[in-house]
Amino acid sequence: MRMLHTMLRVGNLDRSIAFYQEVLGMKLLRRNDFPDGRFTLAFVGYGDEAAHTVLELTHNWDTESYDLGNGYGHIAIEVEDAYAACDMARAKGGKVTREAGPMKHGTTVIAFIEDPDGYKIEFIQKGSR
Ligand SMILES: C[C@@H](O)C(=O)SC[C@H](NC(=O)CC[C@H](N)C(=O)O)C(=O)NCC(=O)O
Ligand code: NI
Repeated sequence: MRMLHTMLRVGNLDRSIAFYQEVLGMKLLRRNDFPDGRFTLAFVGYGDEAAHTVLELTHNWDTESYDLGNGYGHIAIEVEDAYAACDMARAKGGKVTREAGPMKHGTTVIAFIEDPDGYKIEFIQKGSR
């Protein structure tokens, strides 16, 4: 078995695709409309799904926003330098919600940004785990 994707429901698909491409450098791998179900699926990631775990952005055409609740944590992305990654994200219009630095009660160097729907994305500095 292997992990294929994580699905996130998004309120505006073009806004989300632009974020994952422009702020996080992901590629749009495929986009499929399902008119009978009034939803679209867009898969984004850092490489082909045959070898990469990706994100499945789900846009329900009649839903503009979601209550994320208090159970969702984050999706983690490895970066060479968490401090530089925060600067890059900010420069590209991303919202940094936790600046880079060692995690509380630990030593892993992390940072958090939010995507357009408020889903947290964690930067983890390579080699600091
Ligand atoms: C190792 C890295 O992948 C992490 O996600 S650790 C981040 C750390 N997580 C927690 O503290 C989990 C327990 C917490 N009570 C919760 O439910 O979120 C974290 O979020 N640290 C915050 C910080 O600012 O360091
Ligand atoms: Ni984490």
